[in-house]
Amino acid sequence: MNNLLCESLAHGFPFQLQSRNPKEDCFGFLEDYATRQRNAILWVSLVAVTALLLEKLVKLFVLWAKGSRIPGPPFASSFARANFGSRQNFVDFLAESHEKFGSVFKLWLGPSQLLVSIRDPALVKEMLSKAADKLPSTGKAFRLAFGRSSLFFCSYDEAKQTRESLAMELNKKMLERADEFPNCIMEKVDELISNGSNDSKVFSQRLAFSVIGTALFGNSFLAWSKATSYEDLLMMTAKDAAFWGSYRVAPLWNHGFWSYQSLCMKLRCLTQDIVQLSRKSHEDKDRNLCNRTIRSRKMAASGETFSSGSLMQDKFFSQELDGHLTASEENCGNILGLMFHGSVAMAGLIDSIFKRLITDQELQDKVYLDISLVKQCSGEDETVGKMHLLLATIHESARLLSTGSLLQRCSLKDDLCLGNGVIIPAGTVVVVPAQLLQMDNSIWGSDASNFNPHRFLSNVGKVPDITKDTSFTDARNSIPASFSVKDPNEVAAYLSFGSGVRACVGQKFVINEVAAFFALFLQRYEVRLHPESANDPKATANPQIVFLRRKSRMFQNENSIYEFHWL
Ligand code: HEM
Repeated sequence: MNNLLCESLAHGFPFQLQSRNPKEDCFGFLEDYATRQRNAILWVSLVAVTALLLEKLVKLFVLWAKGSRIPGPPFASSFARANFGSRQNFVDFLAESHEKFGSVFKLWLGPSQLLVSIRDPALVKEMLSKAADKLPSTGKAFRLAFGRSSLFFCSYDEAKQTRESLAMELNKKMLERADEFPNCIMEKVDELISNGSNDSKVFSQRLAFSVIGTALFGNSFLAWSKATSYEDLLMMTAKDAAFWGSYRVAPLWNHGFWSYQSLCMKLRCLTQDIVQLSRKSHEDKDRNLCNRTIRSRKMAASGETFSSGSLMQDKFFSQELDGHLTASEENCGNILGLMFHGSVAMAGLIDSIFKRLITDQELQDKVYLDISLVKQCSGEDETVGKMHLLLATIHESARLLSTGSLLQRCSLKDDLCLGNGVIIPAGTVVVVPAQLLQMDNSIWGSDASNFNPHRFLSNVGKVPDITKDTSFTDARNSIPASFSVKDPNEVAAYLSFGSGVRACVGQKFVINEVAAFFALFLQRYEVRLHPESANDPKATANPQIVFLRRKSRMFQNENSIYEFHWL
């Protein structure tokens, strides 16, 4: 105010004061004050914006300087930008570029977007253990279809807690099931087979969806009348998400976009429905348990005994789902993400194992023998952990899966310094072409692209060949003792479930469930390639299966006949 007065004096203010009336003077003064304030705000904003732009410019120069030190083409690649989402094309492109630029190379996707691809197993392992974030901008399609998620496509800080509690509960669920594949899902499998479902892909998808559904929502999921439409809707929205997500700005003018949005809404409503149903069923179970506990106390007091079933795991899921209901968007995103990722990835694995079994009868017989022997030797304590050939078949099928062929990471805050001296600037998209590493001859041997489960077995010298087996008794004694399964995660190039801080949370659970399923399934059924598929070369990608109910199985040698009745 004093300054204003001084300025006014300097500009002849007293004369004006004398010439104007007091009201006008007051208005003039306020006007002048407002103009000066507006100017001050504009100046401050200008300085702030300039500082921000300068900071961005400096960051850009730093990114260019750091990026230029990594081998690779100096200019933005329009092919890379256009094909980043389409996996196979992009993996082929990465393979060629690695040939040209070495095991670590960069690609400019745009002036401010750097991508680095790593192919060397040791560097991949190091990077995956250090880079803990996922670039949120890569999850646009996911968010459009399923909503926000604190598990997928988010920073590590956001995902850490949910990851830990999910991993803990999946482990608990696994221990509760103790190698036994749930009977209710097996009934569903029998139903699918008796309804004539023989398409390997569809069969595996339905099965995987039931496994993940029951894991998340409990057994009430199987009794839910809308389960099939839920699955179909989930798959449909996921399929179209990439298309609608490819728009830079949501196409609000497009009628199709609004139809898609209403499907997504329906999907979320169905998720809420099953959450409610599952919660109600858990509450009923809790009530029953409570009644049974009171009854058991009375029985104990009168000296009687009572065995109660464990409801711990179901109780947990009920509590988890309570949380899912309160913060609906995020938790729908988590549930839908888990249902989609878990069931699609698991279905891919089951489908691939079926294909191995129907095209290689010898392998199927050996796996069946492996299961039968473990069952015979272990009696009541049967455990899939001892079914070595079965486990090796699962690991090898997972290794050769082409899905998830590109792992993607990012370090949002700090630069990544790798052991070979390469510095990857913060915010860079780092990719690992997992498929290339998993089929690399220099790592896996000259048969890297062939299916060979024995690569995951040690002491394979004693594998009994049941077709030429001379002593089944010997084989029975030697199989469980002579094999041991290598831990695939010890090989840096085994990346079917990722690796490091953001590795798949469901790996142990999936391996256990898939092994428990095949252990039970192969005791009931034998699978064969459908004769029509056998004669159709186009059917190799999606062959039809014939399910033969196993009644008895004979293993014969010159001294004795062993007959197994599993049903
Ligand atoms: C055969 C089945 C499966 C395969 C092949 C698979 C594979 C993968 C892969 C490759 C990743 C990325 C890992 C990385 O970036 O290093 C991943 C992430 C993840 N998987 Fe799986 N997965 C399977 C099943 C499941 C199941 C059944 C669940 C849980 C029910 C699950 C939960 C997750 C979660 C939560 C993530 C995200 C981790 C994160 O970003 O922090 N997965 N999975």
